[in-house]
Amino acid sequence: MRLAAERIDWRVHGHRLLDDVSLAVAPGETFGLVGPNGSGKTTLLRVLAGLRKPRTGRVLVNDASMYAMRQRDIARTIAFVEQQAETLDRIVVREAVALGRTPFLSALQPWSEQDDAIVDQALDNVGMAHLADRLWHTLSGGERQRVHIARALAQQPRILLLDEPTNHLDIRHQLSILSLVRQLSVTVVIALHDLNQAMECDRIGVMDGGRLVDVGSPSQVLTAERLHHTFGVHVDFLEDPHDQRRIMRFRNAL
Ligand SMILES: Nc1ncnc2c1ncn2[C@@H]1O[C@H](COP(=O)(O)OP(=O)(O)OP(=O)(O)O)[C@@H](O)[C@H]1O
Repeated sequence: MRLAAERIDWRVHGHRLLDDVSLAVAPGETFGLVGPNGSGKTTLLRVLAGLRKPRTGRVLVNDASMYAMRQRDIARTIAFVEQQAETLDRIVVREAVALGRTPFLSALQPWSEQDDAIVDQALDNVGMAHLADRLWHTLSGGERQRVHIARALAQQPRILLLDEPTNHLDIRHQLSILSLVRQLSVTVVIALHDLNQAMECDRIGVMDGGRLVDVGSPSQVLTAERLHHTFGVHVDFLEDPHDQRRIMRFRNAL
């Protein structure tokens, strides 16, 4: 599904958190959002998820305004893994993941074996099947993050929004979650701080002070000038001898 934002402005107490942001993400594309702390990535993702309705501008899902969609249809279409995971006390991992099926259940369509299979698959995809019966509050930060991702996968969304999905994960789980995300044939918008990981996205958008200041392929966008001006670091580009891809080595904060 195509996801687009048109001229989004978001203000809080006169402070402009999003400033005239427009972008269009193609069906099946993995779009990386990068930018320094406080540049507006989370705010933009919340707008794209429909959790915040901007005073100006709109979000389009397959060219139709999101604001004309029913809440349930939005939940059937878009899954959002937020950075700050909420606490779900006295709930086991499997139940937390099963919440992803809620938008699809009704009196006419009660929980079925197929829902069980989808939850099993989602738990397996994030390597959490062995902890399915553990109480949520006993999980580590990285395990919780993987459960949140599993809940989003169980939602079987057409559009997946991820806010720093790897920030609590060990390196093996970082790589496996990112490769899983790339394999999904859904539209993905993913906020990432690790710029070398962002290089794997189809395209990247750079946020700076609430504005989307650049969009393009990773190598077009992540130039030495951009890293200097927006991120305040000096970068050297190296070549990976294994596959000749570009690696960024950050030298010092400017
Ligand atoms: N409710 C609010 N009231 C006032 N300021 C806010 C509010 N929510 C966010 N902000 C500010 O808006 C700016 C953008 O925040 P946002 O969380 O979108 O940034 P971010 O790019 O996701 O940052 P990070 O990389 O640190 O996660 C920040 O300066 C933040 O302090």
